[in-house]
Amino acid sequence: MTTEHDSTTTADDRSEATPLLTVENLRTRIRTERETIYAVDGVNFTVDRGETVCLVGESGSGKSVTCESLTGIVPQPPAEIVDGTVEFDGRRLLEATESELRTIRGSRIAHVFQNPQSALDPVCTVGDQFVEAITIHEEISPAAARERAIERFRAVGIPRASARIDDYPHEFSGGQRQRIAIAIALAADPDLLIADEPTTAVDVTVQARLIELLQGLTDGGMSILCITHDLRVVAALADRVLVMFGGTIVERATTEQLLTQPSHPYTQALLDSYDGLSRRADRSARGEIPTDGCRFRAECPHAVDVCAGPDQPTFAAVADREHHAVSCVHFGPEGDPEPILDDWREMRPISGGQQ
Ligand SMILES: Nc1ncnc2c1ncn2[C@@H]1O[C@H](COP(=O)(O)OP(=O)(O)OP(=O)(O)O)[C@@H](O)[C@H]1O
Ligand code: NI
Repeated sequence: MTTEHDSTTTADDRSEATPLLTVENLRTRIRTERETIYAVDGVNFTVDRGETVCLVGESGSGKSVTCESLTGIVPQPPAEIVDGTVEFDGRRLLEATESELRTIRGSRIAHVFQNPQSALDPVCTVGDQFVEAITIHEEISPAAARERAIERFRAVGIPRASARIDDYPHEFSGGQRQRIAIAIALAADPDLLIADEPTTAVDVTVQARLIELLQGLTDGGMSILCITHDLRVVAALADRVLVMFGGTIVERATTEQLLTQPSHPYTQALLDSYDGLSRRADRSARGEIPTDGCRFRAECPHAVDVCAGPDQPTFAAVADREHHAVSCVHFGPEGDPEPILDDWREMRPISGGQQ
């Protein structure tokens, strides 16, 4: 991959002007024997360089399928990406071949899942796994790769890293394994980390260290797209937040805007019932959620006839704020946001841990 950055005239121009990742009208369907699920149904968003974007929403809303569609790791079948464009640093990923995608996944976009340690190979030392992750993409001497492994394991908080590099995964604690797995996923210094609930399966102390680790990485210029159910993670990590419901994004906002003035009725309901963005059942296998118009209308206290569609309501800015927009007929030129915003109680401060 050493030639990868050679033609950089346009890359430099791009770097300031355009987002690292631009997703437009992404649609991914899942065909089961019984039905077709519109898991991701027309999703648009961007991630800037060095930016952290969190994706929130109840279980089954399409967060994972969205993220897994970007680099083609969503299992096809049963999934099928039926529409949209995904542009990453000037490349169109949905048109890329499987081998191009594999290269991009190994070097430019890293995925970390809820149990990242499950990606570790139990019969191979952690050092060897790290070295393998770099040498696939980079020409580097084994000694230099080993040196880097020690440095990175130290950076993620593995004590006596130089001595422990030849240990096997089972010789580490669960939290250490998780951090080692993340260090390996990030071995090749990707531009984008896609993390699907990376802090869910760990205790609070490990969670705090992981958040610190992720913050440090974005300070170094990496971008993060992070799925989480935990508002503390959102508050600590996110620059911007996307709220998903029924395969669509219903609200986009900066973290502060979202937490202080959630504006889509679904976001208000979600934050209102907050106890770690309460996990509701996956209702999307479902019939319960409309597949046209506003997906939330059946449960919305503010629903009116036009919410029935046929299209998702257009996004409109909230109070002329640049980064805050909702897809709701009560906003925009025709809308009357007052009743909705008035309904929203003062958001509780969320610093200081669990509510
Ligand atoms: N392999 C699959 N086969 C059948 N249905 C699937 C499959 N993967 C996802 N789905 C369905 O697609 C919809 C979106 O799922 P997705 O995993 O993206 O939700 P999510 O928002 O990530 O939820 P969670 O918070 O529980 O992880 C759900 O209805 C889910 O049941
Ligand atoms: Ni998920």
